[in-house]
Amino acid sequence: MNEWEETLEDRYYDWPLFTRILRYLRPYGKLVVLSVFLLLAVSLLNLAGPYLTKIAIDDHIKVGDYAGLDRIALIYIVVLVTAFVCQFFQYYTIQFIGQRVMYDLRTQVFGHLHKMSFKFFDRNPIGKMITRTVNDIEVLNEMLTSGLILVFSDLFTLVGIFFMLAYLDWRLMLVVCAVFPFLYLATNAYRTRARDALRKNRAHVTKLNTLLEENLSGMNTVQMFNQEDNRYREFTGVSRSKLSEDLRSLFYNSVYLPSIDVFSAIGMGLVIWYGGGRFVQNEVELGVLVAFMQYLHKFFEPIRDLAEKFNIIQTAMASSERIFELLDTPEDMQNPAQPKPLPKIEGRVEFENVWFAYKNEDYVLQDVSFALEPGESLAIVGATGSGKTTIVNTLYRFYDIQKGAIRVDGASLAEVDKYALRSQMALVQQDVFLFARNILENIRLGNTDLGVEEIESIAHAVNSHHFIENLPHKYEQPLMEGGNSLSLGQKQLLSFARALAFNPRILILDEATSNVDTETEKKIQDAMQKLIRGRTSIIIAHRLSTLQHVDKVLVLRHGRVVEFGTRQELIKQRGTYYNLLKLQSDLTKGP
Ligand SMILES: Nc1ncnc2c1ncn2[C@@H]1O[C@H](COP(=O)(O)OP(=O)(O)OP(=O)(O)O)[C@@H](O)[C@H]1O
Repeated sequence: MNEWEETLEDRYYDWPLFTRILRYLRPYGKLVVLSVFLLLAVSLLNLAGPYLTKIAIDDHIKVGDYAGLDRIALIYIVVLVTAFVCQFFQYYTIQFIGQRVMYDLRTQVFGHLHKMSFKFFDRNPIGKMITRTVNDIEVLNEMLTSGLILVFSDLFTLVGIFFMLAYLDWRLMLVVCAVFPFLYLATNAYRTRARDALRKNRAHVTKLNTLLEENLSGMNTVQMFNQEDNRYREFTGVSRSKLSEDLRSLFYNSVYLPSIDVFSAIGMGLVIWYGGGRFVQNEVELGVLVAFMQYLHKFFEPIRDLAEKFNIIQTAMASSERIFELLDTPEDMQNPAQPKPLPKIEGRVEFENVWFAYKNEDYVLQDVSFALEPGESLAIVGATGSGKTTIVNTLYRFYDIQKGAIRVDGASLAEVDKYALRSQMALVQQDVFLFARNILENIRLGNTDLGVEEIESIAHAVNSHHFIENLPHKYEQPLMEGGNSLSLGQKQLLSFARALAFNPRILILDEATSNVDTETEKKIQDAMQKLIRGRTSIIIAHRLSTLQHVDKVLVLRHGRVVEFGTRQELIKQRGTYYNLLKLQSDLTKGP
């Protein structure tokens, strides 16, 4: 099995899984009972038709009793209308229940995903999560609405017909039974093959979603490196495999479904041959023969559906297993049971002998210690991969550290409410994520306490107002997902406004000034000065010229602190920071 394939074992008998699915029906218990009741009523009413035909022929037509025939016709119409009404309500209630359960599950999965840590998302591709939240839940719905309950009604109908056949003429029934072994073999062969095709189909859907998500979010890179053809080939490869599996399923359906008609015809033939002979010998009534044939016809309808429905159930069991697996993945970065409240913090930050690894013992931060007083600003300097962003990730508690302690205002991060902590921090990254809403909502991020005027003055403070005013719809300007309609510098300024709107006590700027033109950089620099004033700030930047106003500098090498102090102190030391500074100023001077 490759990484995309999903298991689809025989799971009809996985009772715990089954009861767990049924638990989602509990809030709609009364409706479920009503639906089952209506379904049984429809099955019973459907059984009445052929029997009424028998009475009409044998008791009324044969003896010329027209008044009796009218009565039977009337009963027949009443039965039909009642069956129609019952069927309507049954269909509506079961679909209603299915939609509600899907809604409940979708929101539960979505909510759960938001509790997952970065570690979880490092391991699970987004396309897979989309498949869980959308496709798998859809499959489960199919099982609830058209699989599970209808299987019971089909089985009920089959048993009912069987009894009616035996009641009408047991000898005739035994003759018809001759086709059953062949029917069983055909159904079984179809079911196992169709199940295999379904399993592959599910794996392909997951892979297609993952590829699609990857390509759409990485479209820039794809086009930049002329990867369109490669990616197209990869996508069409999977798509073709899915097509061939779908065609295989189609082939099985095309063989199986008409084969049921053949068995039905053979059964009918046997009835005409054997029953007709007995009718000629006056051993059986004509009405019985006609009713028998009608029942037999009805008998093959549920059989045709049953194999398909069993597969639906099986796929849904596998889907639900995956959904529950996701829901059961514990929140690995849980808040402590009794988190220390974190009222308005002053902003003291302390790292004490911090050790951290993303994986196993592969330590990215090694014995990192430093402290910042409230309102102080710190620049973290170091080569690519030295662990600068990792310091931010651990301070935000996106990941838990393995050894040491990180404290904010003296409280260890492991003890405080992480939501309260994050609500007093703001992070501005180089890659700014903007939601598909308008500018105003992207700055305010749901904080409705902030009025439009306040947002405008915040934008003013961080030099964003000017460009927003120049947009066609100003603050109402809708942004595409990812904010692609804005330039990099504009996005950066907007994210400054967002950070200021948050009014954080601790502010982190991660490479916030790279990749913009000199004029925008000046604006960003100016905004940055305003933003960090009075707040504890951590700034990560490769260009040291942008860090002239910071109080302290920390130099990292391979995850270890090699220098920490004020700029002047580090310059005096003539160590790494001094050399970097010299190197960069030589570079800017040019040859
Ligand atoms: N999610 C992750 N899972 C595993 N390893 C990671 C993860 N993120 C970063 N790393 C590794 O941790 C190390 C430090 O990464 P980090 O992003 O902190 O470096 P950085 O100093 O910020 O680099 P840059 O200046 O390039 O942004 C790198 O070796 C990187 O490969």
